[in-house]
Amino acid sequence: MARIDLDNIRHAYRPDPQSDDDYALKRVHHTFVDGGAYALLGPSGCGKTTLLNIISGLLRPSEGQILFNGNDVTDLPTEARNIAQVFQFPVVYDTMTVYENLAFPLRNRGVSEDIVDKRVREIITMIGLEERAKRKAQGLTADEKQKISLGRGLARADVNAILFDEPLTVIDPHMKWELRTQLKELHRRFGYTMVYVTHDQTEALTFADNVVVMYEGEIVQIGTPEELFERPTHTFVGYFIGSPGMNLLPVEVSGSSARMGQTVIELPSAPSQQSGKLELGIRPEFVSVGRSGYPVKVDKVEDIGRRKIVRARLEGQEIAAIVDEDAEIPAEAHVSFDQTHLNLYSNSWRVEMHGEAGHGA
Ligand SMILES: Nc1ncnc2c1ncn2[C@@H]1O[C@H](COP(=O)(O)OP(=O)(O)OP(=O)(O)O)[C@@H](O)[C@H]1O
Repeated sequence: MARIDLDNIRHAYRPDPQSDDDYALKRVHHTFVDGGAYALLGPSGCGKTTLLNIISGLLRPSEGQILFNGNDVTDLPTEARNIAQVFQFPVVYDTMTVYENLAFPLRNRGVSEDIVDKRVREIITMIGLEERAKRKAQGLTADEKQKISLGRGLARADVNAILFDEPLTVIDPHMKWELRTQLKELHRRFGYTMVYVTHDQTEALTFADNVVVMYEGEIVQIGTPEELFERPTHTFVGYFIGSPGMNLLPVEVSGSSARMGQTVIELPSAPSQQSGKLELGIRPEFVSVGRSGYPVKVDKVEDIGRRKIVRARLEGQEIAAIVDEDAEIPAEAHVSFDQTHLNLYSNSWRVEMHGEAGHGA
């Protein structure tokens, strides 16, 4: 497996890019460590597939270099990069059996038949197609064919990396969960370098140790699921991760106090920066509803199983709180915030609070 360095990569599909807006990838400078499991997460059009295609060699970046284990592969074609790829839709040989499809990448590399057999049996079990081993791929469902594609991607242990582009789109929801869990287990056992593109936060958060969040052609944060939840470095991460996403309140700051209209919210300490467009971020999980705090007008309460989402207005601004299902919502409702989970953003980027070394944008 390999360490993959993306060295100041930029990519524009148009031939004469003038400004940052003309770049599908504005600037990506990042290392995927050897054996790491990464998810590239972001909304449609943010540049995930572009980045994956640059890693695989399907696309040459307009600027920058790609290194596999320190060797420049920027000009190498896909075949010369020794990677496995699994795409959104199945790529299988219809006239081959399930077994032969899975054996293909190994036989192609001259692997001995006893090793091929051992590996193929292992993978067939993992994807749950033991019963179908001798069946031709033709005639199998799209779901089964995609499992074969997934299995083929995992067959060889000597690849530099395995790249997945939304591989579970056609798989049914229950099997999705099972395959994700197995991918994670395989990663733990074999230490593959894996890069997994998805726009689905659940998929990213359950698969990856490190989630790379992309927004408008840039990486806005790389972190563990906990870090993305606790300390989103960009308002987009706050909004995109979590359900509902982070509350963002426009504020003015003076010292360690944030003011929104008549409401003054005490911050844990004075922020290191107080200029630009300032927003206070607090996740709904850290907003309490009760009789004390800041007065709000409750718009509606949604039942989400064992918890409820309270949607209210504070100084006219929408705010959501997640509370227990049996929590009382008083007629004169107030909200209060867990101060340790307050985040301040200036022009969308998180600002460090004094005494908060090593964190923030
Ligand atoms: N072949 C192409 N020619 C021109 N523009 C393209 C091409 N492929 C992608 N783009 C543009 O580049 C930007 C990034 O697209 P990309 O497909 O990488 O995003 P994505 O995050 O993978 O989205 P999706 O989840 O919808 O696939 C988008 O604005 C898209 O319209």
